[in-house]
Amino acid sequence: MSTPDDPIGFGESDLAHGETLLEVEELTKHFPADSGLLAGVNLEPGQFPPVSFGVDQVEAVDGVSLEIKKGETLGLVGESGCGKSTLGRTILRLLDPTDGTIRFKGEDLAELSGEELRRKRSEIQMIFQDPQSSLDPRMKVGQIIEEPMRAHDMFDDEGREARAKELLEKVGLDPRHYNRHPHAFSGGQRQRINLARALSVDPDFVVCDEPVSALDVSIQAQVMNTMEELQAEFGLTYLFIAHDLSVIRHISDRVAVMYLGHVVEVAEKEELFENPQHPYTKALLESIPVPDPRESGARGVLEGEVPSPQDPPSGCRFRTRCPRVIAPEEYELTDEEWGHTRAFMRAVKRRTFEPMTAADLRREFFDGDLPRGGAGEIVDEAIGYVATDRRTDDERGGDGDEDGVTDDDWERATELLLESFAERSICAREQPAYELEAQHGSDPHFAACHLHR
Ligand SMILES: Nc1ncnc2c1ncn2[C@@H]1O[C@H](COP(=O)(O)OP(=O)(O)OP(=O)(O)O)[C@@H](O)[C@H]1O
Repeated sequence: MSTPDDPIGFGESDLAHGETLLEVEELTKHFPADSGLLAGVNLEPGQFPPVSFGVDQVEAVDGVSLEIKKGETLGLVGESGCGKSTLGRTILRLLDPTDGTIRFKGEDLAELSGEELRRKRSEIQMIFQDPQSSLDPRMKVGQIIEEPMRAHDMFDDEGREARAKELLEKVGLDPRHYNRHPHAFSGGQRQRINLARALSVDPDFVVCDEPVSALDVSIQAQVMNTMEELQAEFGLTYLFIAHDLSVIRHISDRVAVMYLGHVVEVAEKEELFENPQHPYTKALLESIPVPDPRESGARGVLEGEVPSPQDPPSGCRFRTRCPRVIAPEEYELTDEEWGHTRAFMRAVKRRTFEPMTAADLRREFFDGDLPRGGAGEIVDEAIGYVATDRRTDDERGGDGDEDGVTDDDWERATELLLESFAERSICAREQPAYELEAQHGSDPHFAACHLHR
């Protein structure tokens, strides 16, 4: 730890660059789905008593394993709500993990509490997205930066002031602004104050949660450049959370991609951007807006809604939106047959077509030929539900609209197809985890996708 005579300290750390600083294994954080008065009470009218107790869980982070090396920046990317912040906060023990280990310099943070945990907190810091709300407007910049040092009993008043001023300079601000209030600064400058504050206790590891997302693009690059300079100077390690791939590309050494509480791909940056191996990562990369708006069509490859983290899909969580779901083996479908069946299943599930005759459906979705064998029989049965000419109104229960196809019919067809095909795919039955050889760089490439089985 640094002394007042050496106010900044050059992070004389016990670990060499590139050694494992943090290792997270099977880390899980579930939240109770509802914290209201009746949380956990389920109404079950068919039973006596008609209530049961049991709390639905939001599986925000589920079985995540990651390694972060001393001196590197691991970028963590994924759509909003996929669990990035929850993972960052659980690693810092701002949230208690539901399960798993968080090994920091060999010590399991998940096991620490009280004073031991408080002391560790000086080694791990966090900066947040919104510099406006994370800086107390009543405090002066100097006090803001000194607060963590005071909390950890570091230095005397003079030492803290000297260190705060030096840090102001290090983050690209004028030390003479020590007595100003945060409102006098721009968004980018406020994020620099936050950085100085986080670095004041000489941490080894900083979790940066969307630190530049609220800033203009030109300011983003400047703040990231400063963060990189500070990283090199102090031997810092960053977990850098962002939803914006261009930010991730700027700052990361390695990248982890998250989807619905799972890490689905991890690779060195160049490998991830040039040789992505998970269909979700590919879809994310393809949906980066193209600079020329006339070149449309490069967007929007991710279809469907993200499922609820309260009831996530079995196996691969991305399978319900995945364009590459694997055919169930039992039917021995050709690629073409599976392609047709999947397209039909998806169209029925989303009700994207007007009901038509069975022959028209066969032509429209199967080029006239249903798959051979058992798969064909199932498809034919499903067609029976949504075709206009296969069942009488009485058979349907008589509440169909003009074309005779009822909501129940759509649901039966959907259920039959999903149960017979989607749920029998390896993608639904087993959680994928594969280590691949990388084409770029020397690190292994992790991809949670059964296409690599
Ligand atoms: N305290 C909480 N109680 C219940 N559910 C929560 C809580 N915090 C987060 N969640 C849920 O956990 C899931 C993951 O949220 P999280 O904020 O970690 O995602 P994120 O990827 O960081 O998204 P964003 O970028 O929008 O912040 C979401 O479904 C969210 O609604």
